[in-house]
Parts: sequence; structure tokens; C-alpha cells
Amino acid sequence: MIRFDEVTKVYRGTARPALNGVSLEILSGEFVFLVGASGSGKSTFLRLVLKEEKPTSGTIHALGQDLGHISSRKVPYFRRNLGVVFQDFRLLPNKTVFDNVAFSLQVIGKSAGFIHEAVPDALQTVGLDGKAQRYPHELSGGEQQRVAIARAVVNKPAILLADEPTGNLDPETSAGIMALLERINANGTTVIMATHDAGIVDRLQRRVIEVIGGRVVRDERGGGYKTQATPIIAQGFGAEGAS
Ligand SMILES: Nc1ncnc2c1ncn2[C@@H]1O[C@H](COP(=O)(O)OP(=O)(O)OP(=O)(O)O)[C@@H](O)[C@H]1O
Repeated sequence: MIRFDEVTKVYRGTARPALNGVSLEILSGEFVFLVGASGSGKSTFLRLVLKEEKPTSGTIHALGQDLGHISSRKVPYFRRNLGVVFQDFRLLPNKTVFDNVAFSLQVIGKSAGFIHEAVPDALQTVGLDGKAQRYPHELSGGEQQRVAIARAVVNKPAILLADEPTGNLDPETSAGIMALLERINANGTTVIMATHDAGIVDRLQRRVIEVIGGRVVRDERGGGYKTQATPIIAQGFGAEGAS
């Protein structure tokens, strides 16, 4: 589903790679936590998958395509298969909940008929069916994140990328968001989530990829936030990235 082969990313004007020789594979249907200190390279990983950045060296395949060979004209089509959620929600403040979710479908040319079925469906999935006409400032943080998740999944993406989606939320609200992400994953969407939340990672016991200074130092299925166990390098991928 996603494969990194010896991927290194050095941002312009910087000396130290943000990602350094990362090789790994993420399979369809997996739920993966990306963990590591601030600045370790987690967001860079997600931006590379989205093709918002390109690697300095190495190759990335996602959904059967070599990202290096997708022309800029085709990038928007590629991105239709990916949903994205951020720590700060990024909703449009002057649009209702319904219109925030509908907007992402309008820009890709979906018909009004499609939108009027898909948006209520997505709002029901995230538990916000009664709040379609509210504005973002009339919602709690947890509800705003649910809108952002509805927007991310309304087009039924194969992959959901979440960059610290619970970073601004209290533990109880975070637990609700995690239950939602688990449900979305159980319905077949591959979920990759960057997080600093040790409690969540320990509780869910999913695959954990730990990055330090741009290198993958641990890739463990059923792992916690921190482990004393000998790292298991998933299926032979990532050995080169470990140090
Ligand atoms: N656009 C950019 N230009 C230059 N350097 C960048 C850019 N984006 C990130 N970096 C650098 O790349 C490294 C990795 O950053 P990245 O944002 O991927 O880390 P992160 O693990 O997501 O951190 P956080 O947990 O704080 O979000 C950092 O040293 C950062 O300063």
C-alpha cells in the first residue's frame, strides 16, 4: 500500500536530514502509530506520502504508484485517495459543518446529489448528524475534530493520515476520537497517525514506528509508546533505517 525505499529528505537550507534512509512498508488495512520526539521527522513522513514534499533521494510507492512519476497535473487525483487530519482541525470558519464537509467534494466536482447523500452519511459516522448547520466556533474541540475527520473520510479514502489529531484535546475527548479512528480503520481504511500521546499508543497496541533524528529505530507490531523489547523489524523492511 505504501512503501519507502531508502528515503532521505533534506530540506533546502538545512544540513541534517529530516528523514534519513527510511525503508518500510505499510500494508492495506494497517493502523500505524508514528512516534518520536518533536522534530524527529513524523510530519515529514506524512507530507512525503501526500506528495506535498518530494524525497531528496529514494523512492516512495503509494497505492501502486511511484510518487516520483506522478506529474503535478495528476497529483490532485492521487490525493483523492488520501484523507488528512491535523492537530488544529483546519476548518473553514465561515462555513457550516455541512459545508465544510461538502466543500472537499465540490472542489473535486462531485454532483449535488452525491453530496447530499455523502455528507449526512459522513456526519453520522462521526456522530454529528444533529449539528450540520452549526459553525465551527459553535462546537467543542472534539466536535471540530470530528468535522475534520468527516471531511477527511467523506470520499472514502484508502488511507487516512492523521498528524497529532488528539494533540489539542483532553484525554476523554481524545478517547472518543480514537474510537472513531479505530472504527474507520475496521471498515478498511489504512490509518497512519503521528502522535506524542503515550497513553493512546499503549492502550491500542497497534504497529508502532519510532523515528529518532530522521531514522526508524523501532518498527514493532502490537507495540507501546516506549518499549524495552528487542525491536522487531517488520517483515524485513526497515532494517537499513534502524540504528
Ligand atoms: N519546510 C521545512 N524547511 C526546513 N526544515 C524543515 C521543514 N519542515 C521540517 N523541517 C525540519 O525537519 C525536521 C523534522 O521535522 P518534522 O516536522 O517532520 O518533525 P515532527 O516529528 O513531525 O515534529 P513535531 O512532533 O514537532 O510535529 C526538523 O528538524 C524540522 O525543523
